[in-house]
Amino acid sequence: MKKNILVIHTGGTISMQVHAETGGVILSEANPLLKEIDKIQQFAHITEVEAFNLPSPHITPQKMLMLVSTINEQLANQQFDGIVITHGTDTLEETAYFLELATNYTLPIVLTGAMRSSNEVGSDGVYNLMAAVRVASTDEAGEKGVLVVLNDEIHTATSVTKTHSSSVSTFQSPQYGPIGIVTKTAVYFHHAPLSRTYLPIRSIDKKVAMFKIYAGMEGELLEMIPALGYDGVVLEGLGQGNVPPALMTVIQTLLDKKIPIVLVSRCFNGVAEASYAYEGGGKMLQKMGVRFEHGLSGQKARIKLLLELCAQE
Ligand SMILES: NC(=O)C[C@H](N)C(=O)O
Repeated sequence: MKKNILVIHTGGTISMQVHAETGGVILSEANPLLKEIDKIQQFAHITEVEAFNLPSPHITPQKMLMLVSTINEQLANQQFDGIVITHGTDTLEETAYFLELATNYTLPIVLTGAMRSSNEVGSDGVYNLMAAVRVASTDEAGEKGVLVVLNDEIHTATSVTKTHSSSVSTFQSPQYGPIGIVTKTAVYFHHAPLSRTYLPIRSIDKKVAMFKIYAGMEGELLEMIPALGYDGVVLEGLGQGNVPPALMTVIQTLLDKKIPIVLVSRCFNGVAEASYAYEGGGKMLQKMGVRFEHGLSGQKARIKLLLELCAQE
């Protein structure tokens, strides 16, 4: 039996086209994806909603919270078996992880996008939408948290990241790999996430900054944090979670001011942990009160700290 799937559009390349004269990729008022839905109807009964039509660099945490409201309103009015959200790929992982934390539905919620716009040769939009609808239509996709489906792979919102600026195989889960695949005839899951965090929020009224740590970094930028009104900081530390010694004084000052500092590794793989005991090493940072966030990228750790701070209100 066909499932009832809600498709929420938010914009991105999947809803864009190449302008005939300029060659630039643009959003048009009439989302070209809306015309393509007939090709997907064979897999599920589709209800479409256009939440917004934005390039994903224009998506903010406020917009992500609006998306949560859209989902809540739709589910309050009608029974759906799964939800698919189309989104630009640049910040897709942040919206996916925001939804992972801010919702706790057991029905499948699947994000998808495209690397090639609707009128480009080899456009991957309709195909990815179809694959996402097929995944959202399976019972197995429920209770696995928010999922991301592109290029025939199923990833969790927690581990997926955009790894290539233009390749259609850009979405990868460096640490753990995909949790399933989509083939021509079926959807297969290989494993499932172990746990899920729920951080319900009503508004976004906190600010969290993020810095990639680099060799020779000085403390001046971090010193600006309290004056600029930031409520928390995420540091993408070196290696296993270390920083240059020049940052230690300002880190202590921020912690004394009760501004939480979360540390992740700037490495593509592995986790930040308190290993090194030299000046600026992870052991010293942990002793000072810096929090280590295991297995999250900087951008995901930033979303999590933001929601934690907003949830405390
Ligand atoms: N492939 C894409 O969707 C990239 C686009 N710049 C966006 O994120 O909106």
